This record gives sequence, C-alpha cells and structure tokens, in this order.
Amino acid sequence: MTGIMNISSVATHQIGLVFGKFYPLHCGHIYLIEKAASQVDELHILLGCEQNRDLKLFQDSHMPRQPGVEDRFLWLQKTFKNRHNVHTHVLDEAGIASYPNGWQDWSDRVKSILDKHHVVPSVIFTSEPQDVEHYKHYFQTAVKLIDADRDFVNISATKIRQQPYDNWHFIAQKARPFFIKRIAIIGRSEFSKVPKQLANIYNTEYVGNGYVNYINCSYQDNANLVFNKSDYISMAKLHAERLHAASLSANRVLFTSLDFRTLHHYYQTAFQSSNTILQELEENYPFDLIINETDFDDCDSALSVVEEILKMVEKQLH
Ligand SMILES: NC(=O)c1ccc[n+]([C@@H]2O[C@H](COP(=O)([O-])OP(=O)(O)OC[C@H]3O[C@@H](n4cnc5c(N)ncnc54)[C@H](O)[C@@H]3O)[C@@H](O)[C@H]2O)c1
Repeated sequence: MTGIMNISSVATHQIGLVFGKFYPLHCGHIYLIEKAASQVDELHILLGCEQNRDLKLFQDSHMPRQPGVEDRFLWLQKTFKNRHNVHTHVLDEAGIASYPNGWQDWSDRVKSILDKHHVVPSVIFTSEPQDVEHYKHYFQTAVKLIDADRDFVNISATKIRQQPYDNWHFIAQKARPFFIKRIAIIGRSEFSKVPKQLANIYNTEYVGNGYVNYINCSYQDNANLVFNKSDYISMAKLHAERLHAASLSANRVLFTSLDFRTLHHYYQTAFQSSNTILQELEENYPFDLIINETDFDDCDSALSVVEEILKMVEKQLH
C-alpha cells in the first residue's frame, strides 16, 4: 500500500521554474514566487546574470552601489529561507545573445543546470505574456502566467533601479540593508544632537558610539579618560556590529555619530601610526556622507544647521 502511494506521488510530483535577474529583488518577484511555490511540490528559481549587461544596468541606474551575483543570491536565500521547497541556482548567461535573441542557446544553458541537479520541470511561471510560447517551445512544459498586468504589486525592477528611495517599500526587506545610505554627523556637545534629530525626522535608526557610552556608564570619573590602542579596536568592532544591526531595520538612511575614516584618523593622531583593522573597516565600510561640526560657522543657528544638513540628505535620496 505504502509503495503504491509513493509511486503515485512521484508521478504527480510537480516541479516549477521561475527565471529572473532580481536586480533588485522586489515584492512583485516575491508575489510571483510565492504564488508559483503554492502550486507545485518544488520550485527552482534561476537567477540570471551576465557581467556586461549587469554592469550596464547598474551604470544606467541610481543605485548607490552595484549588487553582485552573491548579493542577489543572498536576497533570494534569506527571503525564502523558511520555504523548504524553494531552491535557487545561479544561471551564468555569459556568451549568450541577450534576451530575446538567444532563446536556443539560453534554454540549452538552463537545461544543463537542470540536468546537473536532476530537475525535470513540469511548469514554468512568468508574468511576461510574450515569453509564454517560447517557454512552451523550448522546454516542452506547461506555462502559467501570473499577474501579467502587475495588478497586485505594481512595480518593476527598472523603476526601483531608477528611483530606489522613492520605491523603498517595494524593495524586498532582505535587500534593503544593501541600499541604506550611511550618514555620519560628527561633533560635540550641542552638535552631537543633530544625528539623533535627523534620525527622528527620517523615521529611521541612529547609531551612537556604543563603546564610549559603555565607558561613560562604567566609570564615574571619566574626565581624564584616555583610550589605549585596544579601546579603539573594540570601539570599531562594536560600532560595525551596531551599524549592521541597525541597517536591518533602517528606513532608507541611517545616521551615526562616527564613521571609520574619522575613527582611524583619531587613532593615527593619538599613536602616530595606522592600524590594519581600522584601515580595513575604513575601506570596506564606506559612508555616503560625512558631515563635521567644523563644516559650519560657530554663529550658525541650530535650525540653520539642521536645514542645511536636510538639503544634503535629500540630495542623497534623489
Ligand atoms: N537570452 C535570451 O534569449 C533569454 C530568453 C529568455 C530569458 N532570458 C533570461 O531570463 C531572465 C529573465 O529575467 P527578467 O528580465 O524577466 O527578470 P526580472 O527579475 O525582471 O523578473 C523576474 C520575474 O518576475 C516577474 N515580475 C516582475 N515584476 C513583477 C511584478 N510586479 N509582479 C509579478 N511578477 C513580476 C517577471 O515577469 C519575471 O517573470 C533574464 O536573466 C534573461 O536574460 C534570456
């Protein structure tokens, strides 16, 4: 009895495919994938990438940096991490005439990946009506068209590439940290309030210097506190962790009172030498905007400072 059930379930085991560049992954893609996944036993996503095309898409965009294949792969993996019947594969399209001119070579490349993973598709899902007959012809499978008019999620990746910050709520939650603009506003006393104010205005996260806060709380007499070399490294590591954590929930932009270039500069001034950890953080964790108290005149009012900074931030987002 059990054997018979297994044979019949193998015979009806439905395997679906979804193709896409996911450049970047957005809620329309997720809707398509979830609707597809709910109609099959297993869904395989093929993430198409082609170096020159992808670079051109980036150059024609307003994205702050270029997503690599690994970024796009991770967005999919993280988004569908709890969907155990959804699998993602990278499809390198190098050397194939670009869409829609390379259907034969492209479908051969797809089939070689499917063969490698022993995947025999029964249905292809797409929201592109013009591709339906091609898919049927080259893959000899059923094709299901999902929301061709984009009624449910009215967005395209092209629009997001053009205006990522105006289309923020369409960007997949797991892709958003990639797009966060990092802004450091550095200064003392009154000026130190400015990044907190800006975070409130932009309904987003502020990341203070956690290490200094910790030291201030731990020691009563910190008037003559002098940091040693390891303090700077601890400060930098803690700050990188806190920035990363805040970027998971930040809204378009993130404000902080410290960037790694400035921290390294403090270190160099104190010890007359560089530090490799700080150097690496400086290089690998660039900020989009660094504003210093010294960029302003002493006589500038608090209001005029905030207004000036608001203009700079707006430039970053448009
Ligand atoms: N070289 C060739 O001849 C050839 C032929 C066919 C396909 N391809 C490749 O296949 C891939 C197709 O990618 P794409 O440009 O369609 O990717 P995409 O990332 O823009 O879209 C992925 C899928 O999501 C769907 N989608 C987009 N927005 C949606 C929304 N708002 N609601 C619902 N669904 C939505 C698309 O229709 C598509 O089916 C590319 O890598 C392309 O190169 C190449």
